[in-house]
Amino acid sequence: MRLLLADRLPDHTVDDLTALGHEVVMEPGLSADDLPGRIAGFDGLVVRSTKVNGAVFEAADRLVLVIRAGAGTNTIDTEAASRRAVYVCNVPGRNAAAVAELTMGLLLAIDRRITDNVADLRNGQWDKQRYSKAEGLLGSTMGIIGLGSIGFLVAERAAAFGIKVQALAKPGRSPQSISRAEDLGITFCDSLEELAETSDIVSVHVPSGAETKHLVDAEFLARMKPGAILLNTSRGDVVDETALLAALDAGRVRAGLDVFDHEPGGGQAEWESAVARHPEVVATHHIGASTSQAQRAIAAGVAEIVEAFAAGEARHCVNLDPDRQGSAAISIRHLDRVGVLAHILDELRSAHINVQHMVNRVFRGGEAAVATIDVEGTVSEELLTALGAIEHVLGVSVVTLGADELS
Ligand SMILES: NC(=O)c1ccc[n+]([C@@H]2O[C@H](COP(=O)([O-])OP(=O)(O)OC[C@H]3O[C@@H](n4cnc5c(N)ncnc54)[C@H](O)[C@@H]3O)[C@@H](O)[C@H]2O)c1
Ligand SMILES: O=C(O)[C@H](O)COP(=O)(O)O
Repeated sequence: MRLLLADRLPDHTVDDLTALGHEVVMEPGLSADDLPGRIAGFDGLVVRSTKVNGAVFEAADRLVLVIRAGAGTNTIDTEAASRRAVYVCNVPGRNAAAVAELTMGLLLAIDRRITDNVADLRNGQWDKQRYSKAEGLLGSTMGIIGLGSIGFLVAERAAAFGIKVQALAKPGRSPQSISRAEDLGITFCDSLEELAETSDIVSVHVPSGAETKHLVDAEFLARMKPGAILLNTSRGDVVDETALLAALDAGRVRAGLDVFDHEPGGGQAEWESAVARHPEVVATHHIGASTSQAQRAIAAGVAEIVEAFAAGEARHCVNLDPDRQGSAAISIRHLDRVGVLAHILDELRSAHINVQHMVNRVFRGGEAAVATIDVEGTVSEELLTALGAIEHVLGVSVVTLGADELS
C-alpha cells in the first residue's frame, strides 16, 4: 500500500511500515486544509488529531483506509468515508494508560494546588499558610462516566489511592467488563444524577458523539457535591463549557481538563479560553496520549492494522455496519447501484470462478458497499482488472485464505 502519515508519529513507524512492504510518506506538517490536495495517489492515510474532512474523500482517487492513530474518531468524517466505501479504523486502548496517568496527575494537582504552589515559588513567594489546606484523596468517592479502556485504568489507579470507585450501570455491559469491575470493587449507580450527587470526583471517559454531547450540563453540575472535582480527558464537547464556567465562577466545582470545545487542531496556536485560564482549573494541552510509551504502542497498533488490512481484515473498523459482516477472499468496494453485483458475478462466471460464500456489506449512509466473495480457484490478474473496470466499482483487492480460515 502507499501510505500518507499526516501527523507526527514515532520515526520508527516509517521503517516498520516500510519493512512490511509498504511505501510510506510522512508529512507531519499537513493540515486539514492541505489533505484534499495531497491525498491523490495514496491507498491509506494515517492521522492523529489532524481533521479528515469530507473533501478528502471527494478528492481521493484510490484511498481505501484511514487509520486514526489513537482512540477518538470524531476528527474524521466517517459518514463521508462510508459514502465512498473507505474503511476508518482506530487503535483502541493503546494510549489508555497514558491518559489514566494524566487524569491522576490532574486530580493530585487540583487537590494539593500543585500548579499554584509551583507558580508562587517560581515568583519567589513562600506561602505554606495558603497551601496547607487540602482535602486529600483517601476515602473519597470517584464516579467514572465511560468505563472502557481508559475508565478502567483510571479506576485501578484511583483504587490504589484508596478512592472508592463507582460507575454508571449501563445496559449491554459484557460479562468480562462486569467481572473486571467486581474485581476492582467498583459499584454501580443507576443514573447519572445519582453518580453526580454521590461522587467527590467525577472523571469523564466517553467518546464524543450525539449521545454524549453536553452529558455534563448545568443540571449535572448543579447536582455535584459542593467543592467536587470534575475531570475531563475525553473530548471537550462532552462538557457544556458555558455551564462549567458558571459553576466554576460560583465556586461550586473545581476542574481538571485536558480537552476543550473548539480547541486548536494543530500543535501550536494563539488560543484564549475562559475555562482553561480559570483559577479553579488545572488545564493541559490535550496531551493525554502524548507519552513516548503511548506513541510507541499506537505505532505498533497502526502497523498491525495495516498488516491485517493487507491480508484482507479491516481490524478495528468503526464505520462498517455491524449487522452486515462476513469473511473475504475477493473484496470489491462499489457504489451501491442496481446491477453492479450482477456484473461482478458475470465476470466471475466468465472466468469459471465458483462462488462459495458472498456478502455485501453496506457502509453507513447507504451509498456505498463492499462485496466480499469467497471463491474456489485462483484469481487471475486479468479477472481483477475486469472487476475493477466495472462501472461503479471503486476498488478491488484479493486475499488468499488458508483452509483453516475458510472453514
Ligand atoms: N485526552 C486524550 O489525549 C485522549 C486519549 C485517548 C482517548 N481520548 C478520548 O477518550 C475516549 C474514551 O477512550 P477509551 O479508549 O476509553 O474508549 P473506549 O471505547 O474503550 O471506552 C469508552 C466507554 O464509554 C462508554 N460509553 C459510551 N457512551 C456512553 C454513555 N452515553 N454513557 C456512559 N458510558 C458510555 C462505552 O460503553 C465504553 O465503555 C475516546 O473516545 C477519546 O475521545 C482522549
Ligand atoms: O483520541 C485520542 O486517542 C486522543 O485524543 C489522542 O489524540 P492525539 O493523538 O492527537 O494526541
